[in-house]
Amino acid sequence: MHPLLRGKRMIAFDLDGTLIDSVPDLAVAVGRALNDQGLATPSVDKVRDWVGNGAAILVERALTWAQGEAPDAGLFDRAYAAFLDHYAAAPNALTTLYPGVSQALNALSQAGFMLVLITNKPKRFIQPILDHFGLQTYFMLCLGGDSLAEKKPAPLPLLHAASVCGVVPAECMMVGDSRHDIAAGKAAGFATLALPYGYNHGEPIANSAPDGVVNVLTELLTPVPHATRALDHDS
Ligand SMILES: O=C(O)COP(=O)(O)O
Ligand SMILES: [Mg+2]
Repeated sequence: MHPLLRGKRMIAFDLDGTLIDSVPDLAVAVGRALNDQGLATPSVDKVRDWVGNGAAILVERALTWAQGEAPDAGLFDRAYAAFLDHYAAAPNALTTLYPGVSQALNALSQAGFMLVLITNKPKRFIQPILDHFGLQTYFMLCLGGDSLAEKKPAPLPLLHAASVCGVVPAECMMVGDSRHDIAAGKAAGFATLALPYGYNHGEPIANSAPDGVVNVLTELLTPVPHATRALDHDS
């Protein structure tokens, strides 16, 4: 196992940009929501840089880009409702799992770690996506951006998950792709592990100084060298 997992009992995973590459579907839903209001379609690259603070902020950023100024409350409400409808209609059409995700979740849960999911995405989307990819069974608890009074970068969802799992922060690790995951992890007293392939507003995740970085989640499962395994079997 990765050295950061020593002494850990609970691992909290971010969803978008960490387990799933969801931006293609998010971009379609944002584009349709803006088109419904007579506004232009943003590129997938723009949408990628707007993801991270939940769906409402994503829609607000998109409207601000399309109009050159912040939206009024009426426009925001219409576009946000449209976004939720469009995304709910097709949350998995273009979304893919990142390499190594199923293998890592399976091995970590087999190894006895308690796994939880903490996303800023609205909670109504979590189950359809996890079900689609066959990941639902791995998580003891799933929290969305609207599950509690505060979302990442606030530590509240992480501390709530630790309390539900009956562990202290020193026994927990937060795994994510964005500065909000790393900030929430540090504020909660969790170890922090970053993936560099996700969505971080166009910035390198190293700027957030996580405790570790891995390129794929299977790097969490450092294999036991053959020689040691043979010795273990002999003893
Ligand atoms: O919905 C978002 O903005 C990001 O979601 P995440 O917390 O799973 O990365
Ligand atoms: Mg993320």
